[in-house]
Amino acid sequence: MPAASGPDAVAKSFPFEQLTPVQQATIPAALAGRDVIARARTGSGKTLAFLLPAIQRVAADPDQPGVRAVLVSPTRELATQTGAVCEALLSHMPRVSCRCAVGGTSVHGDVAALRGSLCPGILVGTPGRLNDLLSGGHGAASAFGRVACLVLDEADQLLALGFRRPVEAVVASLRRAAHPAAPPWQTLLFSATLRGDAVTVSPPAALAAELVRTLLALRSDPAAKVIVYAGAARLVSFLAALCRRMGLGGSAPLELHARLPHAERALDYHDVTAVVQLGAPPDRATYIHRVGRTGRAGAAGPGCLRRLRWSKEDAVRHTNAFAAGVLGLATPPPLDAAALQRMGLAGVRGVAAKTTSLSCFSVAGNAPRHKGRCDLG
Ligand SMILES: Nc1ncnc2c1ncn2[C@@H]1O[C@H](COP(=O)(O)OP(=O)(O)OP(=O)(O)O)[C@@H](O)[C@H]1O
Repeated sequence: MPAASGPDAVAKSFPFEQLTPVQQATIPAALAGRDVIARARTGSGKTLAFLLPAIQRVAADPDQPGVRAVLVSPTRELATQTGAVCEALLSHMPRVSCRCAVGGTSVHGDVAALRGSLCPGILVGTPGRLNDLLSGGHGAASAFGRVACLVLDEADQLLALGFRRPVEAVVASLRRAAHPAAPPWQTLLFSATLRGDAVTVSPPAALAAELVRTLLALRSDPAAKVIVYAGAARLVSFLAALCRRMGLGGSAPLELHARLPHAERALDYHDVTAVVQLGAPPDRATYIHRVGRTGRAGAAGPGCLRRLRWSKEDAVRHTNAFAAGVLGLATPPPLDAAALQRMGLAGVRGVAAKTTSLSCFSVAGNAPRHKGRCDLG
């Protein structure tokens, strides 16, 4: 039972003696704040499996204003039914409230509830009505600035053709409405028949996960000084921002784009302990040259090549949306003279207009000590 992980009242409201298998498998992870994708047959108890963690997120901080959990259902009937189960669970929790927002009812009632002082912490709705409320026309979108949990119930239906666009519109509107300081929300996907290909991870998300796994492994060495090569300047900015967000590489991972003429990319970057190459380099010589960054003056260090399962073009295409949505970043700024100055590379003269595809950035470690003869490209 999730008593230890959430407010007592959430556990007290659980109406059964034992958890069903899907509840056992998902509630602890969801209560710990992890994203969950679950498939379990009809009638297996999925509703409580996502309602309990969603309620717990809201109950943990009942003074936080606005809608904190958004539950999306494909049909009005299912949304109404989920809302009723939620109401029953909330009977011990007077400070948390739930509202059902579906088509066929007055949108003005929903808007008034969201804009009022008693805004429901949990909103169960269908995609169409949620889009209405988030569209901005009703002035209710600001109620969604601090959503902590997003649930897609019957996710297979919601992500199928026909529903997918409105559901994606809900997610995009939630991203736009999110307060800049709000942490990313937790996502819970539940379904009886979810197919593997219904849920796609965008290339930058997968790339980020890959990189983070690699860096975390390398970071066990406190003197770690890692160079990461990625295939496009935009990806480099995105990955550097991700590292900053995660506190990897101290406060400022050095970010370099190969927008410099060959000679001006010459940097002396000492004591590199590992080299990560995301995506295959153009040729063998480049691979050896890059990985050799760890091997100066008889030093040794690991080199890691991650083959990517998507093209550079794919990754770049998705990066802006992902960076804006997940990290709240604008398009990466160009690397100009002032940026070079800030990065301690003031000695580098000018920035070439021509962009090449080679980019790299370093995390974990200090800025280069001085300009010298080592080419990072
Ligand atoms: N831990 C439990 N012990 C006993 N009964 C439970 C438990 N959890 C849920 N139930 C009951 O099982 C029934 C089915 O649960 P629920 O509606 O959540 O299933 P579901 O997996 O969401 O099904 P569907 O895919 O049809 O929506 C409900 O009557 C619910 O009250």
